[in-house]
Amino acid sequence: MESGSANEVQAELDSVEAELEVVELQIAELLEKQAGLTSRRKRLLRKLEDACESAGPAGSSSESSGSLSGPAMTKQDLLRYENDDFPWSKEMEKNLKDIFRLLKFRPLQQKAINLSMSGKDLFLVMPTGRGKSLCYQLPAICSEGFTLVVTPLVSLMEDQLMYLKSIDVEAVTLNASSTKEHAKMVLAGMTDAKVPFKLLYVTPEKIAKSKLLMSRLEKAYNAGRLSRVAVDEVHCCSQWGHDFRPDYKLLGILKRQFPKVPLLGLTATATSSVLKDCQKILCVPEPITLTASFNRTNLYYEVRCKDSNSEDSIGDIASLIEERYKDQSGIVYVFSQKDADTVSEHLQKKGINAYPYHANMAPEDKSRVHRKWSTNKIQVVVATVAFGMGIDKSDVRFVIHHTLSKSIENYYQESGRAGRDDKQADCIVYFGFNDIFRISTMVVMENVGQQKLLTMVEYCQNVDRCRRSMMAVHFDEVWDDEGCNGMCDVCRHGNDYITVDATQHAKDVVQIVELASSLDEKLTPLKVTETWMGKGPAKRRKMIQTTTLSRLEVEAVITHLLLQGYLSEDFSFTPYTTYFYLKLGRKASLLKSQSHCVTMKMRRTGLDANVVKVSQVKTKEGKRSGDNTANSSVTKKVKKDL
Ligand SMILES: Nc1ncnc2c1ncn2[C@@H]1O[C@H](COP(=O)(O)OP(=O)(O)OP(=O)(O)O)[C@@H](O)[C@H]1O
Ligand SMILES: [Mg+2]
Ligand SMILES: [Zn+2]
Repeated sequence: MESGSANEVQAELDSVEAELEVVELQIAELLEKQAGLTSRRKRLLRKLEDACESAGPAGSSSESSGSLSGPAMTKQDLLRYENDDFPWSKEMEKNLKDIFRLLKFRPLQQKAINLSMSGKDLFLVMPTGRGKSLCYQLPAICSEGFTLVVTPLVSLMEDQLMYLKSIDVEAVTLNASSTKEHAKMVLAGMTDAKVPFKLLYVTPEKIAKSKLLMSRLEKAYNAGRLSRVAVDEVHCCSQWGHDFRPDYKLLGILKRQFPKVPLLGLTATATSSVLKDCQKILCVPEPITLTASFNRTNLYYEVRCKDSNSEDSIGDIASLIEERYKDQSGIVYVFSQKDADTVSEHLQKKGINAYPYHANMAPEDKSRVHRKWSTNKIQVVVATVAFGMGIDKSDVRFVIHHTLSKSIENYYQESGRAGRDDKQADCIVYFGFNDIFRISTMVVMENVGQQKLLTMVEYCQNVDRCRRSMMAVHFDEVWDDEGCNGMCDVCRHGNDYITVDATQHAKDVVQIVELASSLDEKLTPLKVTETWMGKGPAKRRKMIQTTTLSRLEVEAVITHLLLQGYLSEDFSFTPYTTYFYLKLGRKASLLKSQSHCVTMKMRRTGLDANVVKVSQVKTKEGKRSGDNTANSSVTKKVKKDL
């Protein structure tokens, strides 16, 4: 009797605790949603304010309405810097046309130049390839003395020097490989009454280590010849940024020693907290920050499903290149050096002029491939992410990811090498289940590496939100579906997806993982997939519920469970490698409750036969677009499998 009632109480307690957990999770989700909506409201209000303000002056381009901040100036004050009636304006325009051979400024360039010429300290955040360099090159030419440019990579420096030389702008560099004579010439030039160069490029190491350079800069400063300091890739200052460089931490010396010289920090990737950190590190008291919109309206974003167990995707890529991008320049990004070799070999076999590029190639081979591609002698570079910073080819018509990137930020950067000429270009990701775990084991030691990877996976798995809007969140911007103009596969497909009930699937998969853990076993994602599909040992098969879903569907369900927290990652390390296993996630216990329901969205196109397998919760009927190329490989695959 006594123990019976204790059991009852215990059971009730368990059920209350389970219910509480559900409520807590719901609260957490709602709070998250509230935070998202609040910040969205804030941004929209700001946008509205901007729109009302800029309704006045005629001809103000909507593209240039970047967000602005800076304690010392109001928005009204800042507007003035968009004008072209400054003492230097005529000369700037003339040089823009005559020296740089450019027709007009791009959004924010003129404003940035005017602010810097007015002696303001400035952070300029602009997407990659939008023309940040011009914002210090042009002022350098139109100012007395020289501009000091700090750049993280010698190769970036050399590209710039080559370019400046080709347009007859005097620029020099000081880096570890400079000869003694060259260094002497440069150091002497800095204090020359007639400085023989307009730009001096140095690495941060040089500033940190060369006392001689600092003392020359001091002299040049006192003689009024140091006109400006530009810190390129300024996010490298901050540990929170993704390319932290310890020597950038020491650059605060520049503003401390040369307080009157305006500083210009440039980056394509800093969030506001990274910028705050940079401001502190560089000792810039009150910089103005100009942020251009990151929305690249000329890029078409698409995700295609990739069968991890076959090389179909390479065939698909080859056909795309042959049919859609014939004779057009492009990049195929791959995960590893080995992939670079195999994929380029495959493409070559199909008669495509493709070459691999990866970090382990000899430097001269790398620059040969880069050069030939830049001059259109190679059509496609099949590259690892080593093919990155400093790639500046204007007519890249496609960037295809054979493997997803490790984060949305990385994807934005990599895909952003397409369409720099503002003409339409395509960015396509091949999304494969196994790739998730290959990357996962690689980023496991990185701060928030897993979290970032999962947001990239979410981007790929998504079928109902504009791809642009998913990216925008990472740049603290709002790009709505209207701003997309059908330039992503999701917008093109309209509401062509169904919401399915995956509760039973979730229970089945969780049971498999649970059973393994009770037997002290760890299951890789591949093992979970195969076990669920009934490919495990017969004894095990009897203890679990197997599925008749196709492999791609099984993978989609498991990915969904991982993203939703019903499953989570479990790593195991050996000195040689890292293994990835699946374990129960924080939400797994919720599946015990009868009322708990797991839903998931799936693209409808080509998946009609699914509807009989997964019970449909509700259908969102929408316009079916004429373009069905997106997800064509999943279509093909699923049909084959069914
Ligand atoms: N006003 C303009 N009109 C047309 N092209 C321009 C203009 N300004 C710059 N460009 C071109 O844009 C290209 C990219 O410029 P730049 O290298 O300065 O980009 P970036 O913003 O520094 O990018 P990254 O972040 O990759 O370093 C260059 O080829 C440059 O000539
Ligand atoms: Mg640059
Ligand atoms: Zn869209």
